[in-house]
Amino acid sequence: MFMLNEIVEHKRLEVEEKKRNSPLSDLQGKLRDARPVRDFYSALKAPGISLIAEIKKKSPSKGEFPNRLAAAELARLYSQNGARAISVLADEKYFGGGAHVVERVANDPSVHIPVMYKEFIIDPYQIYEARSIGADAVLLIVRSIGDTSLLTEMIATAQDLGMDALVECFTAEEAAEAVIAKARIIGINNRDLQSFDVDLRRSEDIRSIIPDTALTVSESGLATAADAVEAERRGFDAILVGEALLKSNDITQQVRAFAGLEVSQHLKS
Ligand SMILES: O=C(O)c1ccccc1NCC(=O)[C@H](O)[C@H](O)COP(=O)(O)O
Repeated sequence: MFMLNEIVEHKRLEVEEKKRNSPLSDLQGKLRDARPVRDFYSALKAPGISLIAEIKKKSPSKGEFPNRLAAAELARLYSQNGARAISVLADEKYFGGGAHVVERVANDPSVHIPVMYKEFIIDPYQIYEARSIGADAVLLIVRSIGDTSLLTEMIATAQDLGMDALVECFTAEEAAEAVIAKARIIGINNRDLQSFDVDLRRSEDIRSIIPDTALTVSESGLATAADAVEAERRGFDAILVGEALLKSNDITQQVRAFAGLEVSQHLKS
């Protein structure tokens, strides 16, 4: 998990600087004016597999993505073609995103689906930032947080602010921790963050230990609409897809396919 450790170390410095420039009380003051929360949990719970479509410029495993659309344009396209939620990278250094990108997407009048603040959250401060800029959900990575009571506190903080938390794990132990922390939405990352290898089977095994009371999300490395159909067959409620959309020559068509709007009959049988 070398890459994750590096990102988290960098994030600690960034958060300290943000707190110096904009103290928590400033963010709390902005909460009143934030746009009302859209219901992320209900969006994922709707019948059929729910697509969370991701916006990022680059990633450590794949480098720069070829897409030339601005984030808000991409978000509108996702929103209008069957995605049920949008994940926007808030991290700038490793993913080319930013809080201002999340803010732009979350407040775009043509985006009608929930927006997740996708960040390496290590401090409740970041959850306040997410809500103050209009996000509807946050990502909490069990391994980055590294402590069950802090994870429990962060899930509660998100809920107190009206948001949902997608709690991400890599192993069965982390999934068990997410359950103990009362996560309502649990994501399993298919990508090994050391080797960057993707194994969709591994997440299926981990999913089987998560009680049905939580929604489950298959994250990373889904390459085709057939992978979405397979995830649904394996009992996942949602999928999180970035690269396969962002590198497509026809993003509209690709979003519709992952959202199950264009899947040919033979994939479903
Ligand atoms: O994707 C990476 O290279 C990566 C490296 C280090 C930490 C996290 C990383 N990815 C975060 C993600 O969860 C993915 O952006 C997301 O699941 C979408 O994956 P994909 O469809 O493969 O773009």
